[in-house]
Amino acid sequence: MIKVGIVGGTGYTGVELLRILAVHPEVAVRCITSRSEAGMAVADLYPNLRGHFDLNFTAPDLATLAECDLVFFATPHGVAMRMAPELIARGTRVVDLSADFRLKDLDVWAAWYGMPHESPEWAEKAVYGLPEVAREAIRSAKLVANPGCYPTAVQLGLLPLLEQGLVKTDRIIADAKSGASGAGRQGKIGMLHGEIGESFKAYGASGHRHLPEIRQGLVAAAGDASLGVTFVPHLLPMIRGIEATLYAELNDPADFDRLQAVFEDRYRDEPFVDVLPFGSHPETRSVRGANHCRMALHRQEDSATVIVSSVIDNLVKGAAGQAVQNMNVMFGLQEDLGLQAPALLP
Ligand SMILES: NC(=O)C1=CN([C@@H]2O[C@H](COP(=O)(O)OP(=O)(O)OC[C@H]3O[C@@H](n4cnc5c(N)ncnc54)[C@H](OP(=O)(O)O)[C@@H]3O)[C@@H](O)[C@H]2O)C=CC1
Ligand SMILES: CC(=O)N[C@@H](CCC(=O)OP(=O)(O)O)C(=O)O
Repeated sequence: MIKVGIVGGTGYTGVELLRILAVHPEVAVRCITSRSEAGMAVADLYPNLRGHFDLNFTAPDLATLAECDLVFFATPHGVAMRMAPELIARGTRVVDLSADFRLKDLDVWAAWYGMPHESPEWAEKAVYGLPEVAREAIRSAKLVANPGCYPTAVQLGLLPLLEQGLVKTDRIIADAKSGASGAGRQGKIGMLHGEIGESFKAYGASGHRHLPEIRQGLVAAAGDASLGVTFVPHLLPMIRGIEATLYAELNDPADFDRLQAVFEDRYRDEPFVDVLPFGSHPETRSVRGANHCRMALHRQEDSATVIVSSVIDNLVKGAAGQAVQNMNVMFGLQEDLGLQAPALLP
């Protein structure tokens, strides 16, 4: 059994990790931290976990965490970069759900996250954990930077086009919408039901911290440092789910005839990417609670613009599910172990 610790067990991604790990056959959760709820039984805070975890939240303690084989950080930015290096030095592997180790350019990281990076060594060594791209590196990684939710939906939807050089790279557009759980569990007036219910808005249109992460991934896929992408997130009055509508112009419109096959070939062996028939409209509810990304291609009349619609559950493939997928790869387990459950409908 893999001994697992979770730092930040009371947040939405932390409790989602617990929900998934509760039925994972190769994991024993040994330690779940919370500073504000230290001493409380996990099942008292999260009744859905009654009978699954006989554990109390504890304050984060390096010595206890270092007894684990793997520690997940489900914490705000700035926490993992201070604690992970010590854990790794003691032989514990780390999957960080925050953005601490996602960006390779630390000046860009500092500008977006408002603090200097405190572990440049591990920022360089960390493997960006999108298994569909970096599976081999993830296998032996000591530290995996779990991708952000929007970057997961956007990159998966665009990778086949960019890897094959099929589209113009100067003006890609990612128009993405998320449910409110993407903002985490801490109270914010802007996230109250009365503020977001029956309403819909864009935010971060002049710049969002996922933009450099998306650009970093797309640049690597295209092998084109001058790639230009416009990313605008939107907040939907629902709890889970992201839909990203992606636009790119084909270099040769005749390639439309083979696009569906390009996508199906690219993802044929991927357990968690499902390419729907051409012209389908994937719904966020088709991935709610599941680790899948479903996507479909569209063309309007004889336009050269390819439209990709890509959906994920922000808390699963966009966070905790992908983190467990990474753990499975790191420990040589079957990649979909504990992650096979289909989405929850209706
Ligand atoms: N929500 C989502 O859809 C996604 C979130 N993420 C990222 O995952 C991380 C967690 O997100 P989410 O679960 O939404 O966040 P929440 O705000 O819901 O939870 C944060 C957790 O971290 C703990 N925590 C806060 N500060 C510290 C600290 N200084 N030291 C130790 N523990 C701390 C909190 O508990 P306590 O304060 O009691 O210790 C709490 O358990 C974030 O970095 C987020 O950006 C990534 C992808 C998607
Ligand atoms: C709806 C909503 O607010 N979404 C969050 C998504 C961020 C997230 O969870 O990702 P990180 O791990 O990169 O912080 C936001 O836009 O900030």
